[in-house]
Amino acid sequence: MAAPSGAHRLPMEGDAQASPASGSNMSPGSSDEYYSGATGKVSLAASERQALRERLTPDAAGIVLCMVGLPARGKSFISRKVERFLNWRGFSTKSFNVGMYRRDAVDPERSGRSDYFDAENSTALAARQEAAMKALIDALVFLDDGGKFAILDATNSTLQRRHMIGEKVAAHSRQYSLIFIEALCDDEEVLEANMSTKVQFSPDFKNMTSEQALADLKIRIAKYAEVYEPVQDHEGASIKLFNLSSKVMANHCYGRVAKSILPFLMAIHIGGRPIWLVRAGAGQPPGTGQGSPTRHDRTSRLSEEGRSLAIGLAAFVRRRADEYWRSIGKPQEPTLVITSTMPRAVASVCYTTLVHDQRSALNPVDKGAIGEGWWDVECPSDVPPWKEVEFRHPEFMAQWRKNPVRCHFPGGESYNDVVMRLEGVLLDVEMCTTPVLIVSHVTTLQLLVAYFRGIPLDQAWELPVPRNTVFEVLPTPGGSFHCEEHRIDTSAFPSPEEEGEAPAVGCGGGRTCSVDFENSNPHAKRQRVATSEDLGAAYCRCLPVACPV
Ligand SMILES: Nc1ncnc2c1ncn2[C@@H]1O[C@H](COP(=O)(O)OP(=O)(O)O)[C@@H](O)[C@H]1O
Ligand SMILES: O=P(O)(O)OC[C@H]1O[C@@](CO)(OP(=O)(O)O)[C@@H](O)[C@@H]1O
Repeated sequence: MAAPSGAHRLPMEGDAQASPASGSNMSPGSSDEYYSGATGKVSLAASERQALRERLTPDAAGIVLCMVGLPARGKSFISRKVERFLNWRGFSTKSFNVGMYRRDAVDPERSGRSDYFDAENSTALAARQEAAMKALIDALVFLDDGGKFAILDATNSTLQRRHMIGEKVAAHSRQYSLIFIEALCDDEEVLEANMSTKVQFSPDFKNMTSEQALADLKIRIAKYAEVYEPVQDHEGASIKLFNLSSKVMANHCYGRVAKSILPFLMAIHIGGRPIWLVRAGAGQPPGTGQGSPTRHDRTSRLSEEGRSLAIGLAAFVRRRADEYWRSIGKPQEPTLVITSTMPRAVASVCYTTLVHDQRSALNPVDKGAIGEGWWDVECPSDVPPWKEVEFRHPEFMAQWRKNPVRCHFPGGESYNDVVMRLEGVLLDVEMCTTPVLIVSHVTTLQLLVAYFRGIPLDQAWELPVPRNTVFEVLPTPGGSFHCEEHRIDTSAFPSPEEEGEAPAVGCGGGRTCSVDFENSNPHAKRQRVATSEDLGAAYCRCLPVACPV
């Protein structure tokens, strides 16, 4: 039998010792024997095996991620999340939902009923097969046009269907790989919740009562279950997710897939905790002796306005976190707070929390020679002063406009560099099951906002990130995000003079900081948090805070 051309035909386990002899004349049963889905066993030379591996490395021209799983296992949810994440990472990715193709071809009033999913219903089976093929062809055309990942979102529940997909991908291009992502779930509670989400949102159940819809979906699932064949190792590269990623198995995953998709799949969950993104409070204006006159952004302490933001932010986070935990009926757990390492960012959370994480990954983009001496000091607007950059460095701006994602500030970073350092933070945010607060700066927040709003990366540099505004992100059941902006009224908090408090000593964040040492840590000071009525009695407490400067 001829050696397979599709990357979906990958070595079986235990073949690492295979001899380098040419596979084409190896006898069946030798150590260099491979299995190709439904076609049976074939032989493969070591060089061909290596070539298969190379197709799954970052140089692979295109990868089809083929979802597998019974209905209501989270396939579309996972597809949407992976699509958003990979696009944000700079890999052009598109999801193709076969259900949509089916509904386009045959009205959901007919094609959405359980009898349409009966394996014995040959007309429906042929129509469903056709819908799957159309989606696959569009997926391949997308890769031909320069896409890196195409996600085929369907049940793909039989070996025969998956084999057909493999054949088609291989025949189309030897440069394309196929990876199965299978979602398995036998947790009854999760399944019940998933099914009620499905009947609520799927157009298939539009004109039915929820009882009718649920009953019909259960019959549909049972019909799929009758013919369902889980992905086997010999089918090629695959990732299996069991019960909301409580167990993840990876088979022949290399390169990009191993580096980015796998950790992402392990991080995502279905929790609905809020995520808050906020720009660090305003710093002292240049020339006030607070911080370096040339690297204002990096060294300055909070101004009065910035301090008010810090107080208002504490009140906002407290209120919204209370509301969240109450809404899900669970006891409060601490909010995860992550800031950049800039003093202003650190100081912005000192009324909010005792414990937080500082990450240099959240520091502003390194503007290299372009930023030196003026941008950090003079940037008064809510977005980087691109007009001024254009005026001072027209040649640079011309390059920038051509590729605002990969163009580097001379001697500094590109937005893509920032995405790469933000990836770890984003995974932590996705992974976290409690509310999250991130305090950072314009460029990093532009990129994070682009992720949550699903905005293409090349538009991120122009996104406004206003001061004193919390960008609130709420995950939706479908795997997307609902985003809202909340303005913090920084005029609502009295100045230290009005409150008769001593000004802050050595702490960029607190005007009510006293200099008593909390303990042997010279940076831990005892701070009384604002007593303003806006904050309520809950905030009138003594908190030890890590002094940011
Ligand atoms: N890995 C997973 N296992 C089980 N359920 C999941 C998983 N990921 C997401 N879900 C949940 O499944 C629900 C239904 O998901 P959906 O993507 O419509 O299912 P499918 O496409 O498999 O029919 C989602 O609202 C989500 O809460
Ligand atoms: O062609 P198969 O593999 O059955 O999968 C596509 C089918 O997936 C289904 C299975 O219920 O779910 P969905 O629309 O949620 O993505 C059907 O809509 C769709 O026709």
